[in-house]
Amino acid sequence: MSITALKALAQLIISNVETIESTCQSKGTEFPSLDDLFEPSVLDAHPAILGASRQIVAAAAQIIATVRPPMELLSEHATGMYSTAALAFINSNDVVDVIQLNGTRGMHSKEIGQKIGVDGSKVDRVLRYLATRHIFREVRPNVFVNNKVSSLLLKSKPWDELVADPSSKYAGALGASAIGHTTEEGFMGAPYIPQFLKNPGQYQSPFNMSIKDTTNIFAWYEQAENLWRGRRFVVGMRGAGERFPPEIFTSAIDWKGLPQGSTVVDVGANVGTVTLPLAKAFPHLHFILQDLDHAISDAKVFWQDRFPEALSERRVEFQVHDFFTPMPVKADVYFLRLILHDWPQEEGIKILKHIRAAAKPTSILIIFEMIVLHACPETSKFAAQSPVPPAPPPLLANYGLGFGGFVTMADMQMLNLLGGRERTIEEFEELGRESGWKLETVKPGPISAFIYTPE
Ligand SMILES: C[S@@+](CC[C@H](N)C(=O)[O-])C[C@H]1O[C@@H](n2cnc3c(N)ncnc32)[C@H](O)[C@@H]1O
Repeated sequence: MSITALKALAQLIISNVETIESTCQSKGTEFPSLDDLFEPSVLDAHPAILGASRQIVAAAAQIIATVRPPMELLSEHATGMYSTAALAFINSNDVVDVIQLNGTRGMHSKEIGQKIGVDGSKVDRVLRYLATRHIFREVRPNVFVNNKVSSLLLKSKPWDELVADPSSKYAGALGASAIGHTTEEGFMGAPYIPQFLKNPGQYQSPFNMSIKDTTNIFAWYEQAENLWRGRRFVVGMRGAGERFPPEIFTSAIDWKGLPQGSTVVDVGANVGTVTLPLAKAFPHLHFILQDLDHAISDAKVFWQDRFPEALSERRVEFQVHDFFTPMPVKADVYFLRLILHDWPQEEGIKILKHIRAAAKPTSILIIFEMIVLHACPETSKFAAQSPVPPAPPPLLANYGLGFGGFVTMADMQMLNLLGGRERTIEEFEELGRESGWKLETVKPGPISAFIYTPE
């Protein structure tokens, strides 16, 4: 049986590699090599490539789980903190940028150590641990070069991207910011997860337990000594947001059909990565970005940089607004992207109730979030609205690491940082029901659109 399953998994890998090959041929391009630096490619959002990658990742992980000795596999996961610590070390010491000074020649760990003020004989161990897991490449003994994965952490990118804080080394560095946030703030809370699950006490999250303070992480970011972390989060969040194709947002509802001058509120907008493509595509709409103080300051810089006309024509407004207080705008459309996953049920309901209290009978609410799929076949009435096609056997129903990997990882991160959660479609329906909103439509995708009307 296990050989039959292994062969089926190997076959899935081969047939999907062939799909990648034929798609590359039809596009006249090569599939990016693991050995090169990361470059955005036309293939990144290509549906055939995304579908093939999903099956290959799912099948490869399942083969590894089948053939790797179970104790070794368990130990790999049990020592996951070394991956976090290794990434935190190289990211905070700019090791990727240092190695890149020598380009494809690579750099000896002793030289890397000298440049960052760390014993080189320790640096090589960290880099080898990562190179063994395909982050960096060891080209000769103790000599390392960047690859497709490590190069995402380069900070010395041209500063044409938004700069939340031009004096920060994280200013345009989307990957380094997101990974810095996770390997530092995330790493603080993670050890407290078991204790929190058993007995949260006065705390809303494991992160709060780690700082021994009930201030939520967003309010904590507003404190003077943590402001730089908050700004790094803004840059990382933009990176996380920009990986979704803008069509997800521009096709969520019939924006064109909204009357001239309709008001659209981006609740918890951060710098407004979703509003930007909407404002470009639908000049007849008026947009209001709401967030906390530092995010709104960064949003103003972002828009001045990316779309200054929207500011001079007053098509975009900025509002410092706490979404746990009454919504000040009676809008035609409210949307929230990656907001509700931050919060436990009670807080999520509070946010939506404030919006409901301000809404008109004709207002529309759109929630953009990822969907959690069970690792077994779905049984709910929403099973047909899956963001992914049915997984071929013997893959897990949620494609394991090929799809469920990212959502479950994000779910643990939300639990850790804010006591939040990623949700199933049923849970989104329930969230609406408990806050006065009726779920009308779900548009499944890499990030899904849940469309509600007032109940
Ligand atoms: C996960 S980010 C999502 C940002 C944005 N919607 C996006 O998709 O790029 C969460 C956002 O919620 C904002 N936020 C947190 N607490 C808030 C509050 N009480 N009122 C308003 N915004 C808040 C944060 O500043 C942050 O920008």
